[in-house]
Amino acid sequence: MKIAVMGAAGRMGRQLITAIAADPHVTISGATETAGSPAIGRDIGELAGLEPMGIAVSSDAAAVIAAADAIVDFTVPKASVEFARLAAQSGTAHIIGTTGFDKASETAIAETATRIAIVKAGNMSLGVNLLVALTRQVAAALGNDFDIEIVEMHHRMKIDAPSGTALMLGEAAAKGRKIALDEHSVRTRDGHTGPRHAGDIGFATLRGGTVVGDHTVIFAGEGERLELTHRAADRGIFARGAVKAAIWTQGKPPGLYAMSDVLGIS
Ligand SMILES: NC(=O)c1ccc[n+]([C@@H]2O[C@H](COP(=O)([O-])OP(=O)(O)OC[C@H]3O[C@@H](n4cnc5c(N)ncnc54)[C@H](O)[C@@H]3O)[C@@H](O)[C@H]2O)c1
Ligand SMILES: O=C(O)C1=N[C@H](C(=O)O)CCC1
Repeated sequence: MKIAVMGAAGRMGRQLITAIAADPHVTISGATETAGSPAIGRDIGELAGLEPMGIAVSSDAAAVIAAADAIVDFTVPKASVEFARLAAQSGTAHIIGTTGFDKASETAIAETATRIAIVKAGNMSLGVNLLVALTRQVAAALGNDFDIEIVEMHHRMKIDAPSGTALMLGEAAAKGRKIALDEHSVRTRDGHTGPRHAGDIGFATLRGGTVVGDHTVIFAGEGERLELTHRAADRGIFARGAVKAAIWTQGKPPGLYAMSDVLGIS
């Protein structure tokens, strides 16, 4: 299976090159970067700190996508929407790790998934996807007597908040409680806020240093508190998850899939 890497020079792009090179079931067919990037023309192996691979980074996304069976895409929302459009033209599967989409972009991607297989997840690690399932179960079991707060910390370069993972966890908690997250989420608190509203799902965002990704879901009740935590120490977990998702799309009908589908977690 031929996989192309979009955003090859990024923190995740380099990890994706490494993960594909290490997997005997797949090959890299190409890689892209944004026009004007100093990475254009560089060998992708050298870019990822490996031996040269004889493939240069390109700015021609359409050609790279058309030559691949699947693309792995950890870039920015505007680029991911455009890559989905191009992937639908060539029948290429699209693995989207990018986070920070607005509602219009989410809708555009869902529409494109009627034509190709798209796997989209704010976090592609096994551990976080298990945490998502646990969060839904615990939220359902504890009910409204326990207040839910989601705390995340990432490196200083992260550009979106709350993290895609925190939003997945919020959606899971809301699903467990059979409520709509949009109607109960509290993204910021500042000043004289008054007491907490029953049923709120709160988010707290921390940024600093080189933290790869920490997430804790807190269930705070009367006299007791339950905390579920995942800590990522290595971006390789996300990259290997994305490669697994790309392989999984082979033979799958069009649709918008989650990592839980790939991993068989319900
Ligand atoms: N789902 C997951 O498991 C997971 C894990 C880690 C990061 N992420 C997400 O992945 C995204 C990227 O994270 P990062 O830390 O690698 O960021 P980064 O800024 O290091 O990398 C993004 C890369 O995309 C490139 N890019 C932007 N527009 C492009 C275009 N039109 N064509 C080609 N390349 C383009 C940038 O030049 C950059 O090199 C973020 O949204 C992040 O939240 C998701
Ligand atoms: O480094 C990032 O950026 C990460 N983004 C994802 C998110 O928004 O949850 C996953 C963790 C790392």
